[in-house]
Amino acid sequence: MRAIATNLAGRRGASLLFSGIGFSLTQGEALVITGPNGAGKSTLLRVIAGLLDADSGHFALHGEDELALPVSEHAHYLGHRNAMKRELKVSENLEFWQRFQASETAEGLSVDAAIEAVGLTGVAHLPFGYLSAGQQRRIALARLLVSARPLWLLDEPTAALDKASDKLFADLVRAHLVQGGMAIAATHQPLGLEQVQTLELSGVHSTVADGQEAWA
Ligand SMILES: Nc1ncnc2c1ncn2[C@@H]1O[C@H](COP(=O)(O)OP(=O)(O)OP(=O)(O)O)[C@@H](O)[C@H]1O
Repeated sequence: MRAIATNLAGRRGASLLFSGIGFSLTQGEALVITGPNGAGKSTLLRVIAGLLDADSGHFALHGEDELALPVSEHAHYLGHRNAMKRELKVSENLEFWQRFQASETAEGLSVDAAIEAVGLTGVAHLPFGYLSAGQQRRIALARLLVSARPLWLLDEPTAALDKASDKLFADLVRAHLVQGGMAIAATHQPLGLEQVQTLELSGVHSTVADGQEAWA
């Protein structure tokens, strides 16, 4: 499987935020998008997720046979918000996501195993709204585990996490990559991952640094 962005441009209102963005990821690879507030990181992620139209260019996922795969069925999108109902139990929230994002080809973890994987054993019965901000973010990360999807799209995934949880998050992403997954993350904080491509949005124009195969 490959994720390929070609000459992507994104606009908000009258402002062209980025243009000429291109990168290519294969299984086991990650891309980290950096840049100052307002540079367009969230906008780019939403374009990649198919939640916003690109101004030009396109993003596509290709399977082994090179056929295009629907991004909406093969990606997890974790935005700034956790997308959980405060009044529902943690387990009920995760069970909803497990059903809603079930994959025909691969199974995720059980709800209990996912809660354990983010280090919060014992909170399944609590309303999501009872948890601290960092605990809520960790349960939002558990959502990535209860159904298996190859591409993780992560917007500020470590916001509100403490140092120990930062490491836990990096371990989760590393395990996902080792299993053949891909990840694209917008962040202000280093994610503690090695071997990532980086894409810097400057807010004026975009440049790509380092990346094995990234270009802009
Ligand atoms: N719904 C919207 N309508 C109009 N403009 C918007 C909308 N959402 C975002 N913008 C503008 O688009 C620009 C880029 O926003 P975006 O959220 O993509 O930036 P970002 O790089 O993710 O920022 P941050 O680091 O603060 O999260 C900002 O100037 C913002 O005001």
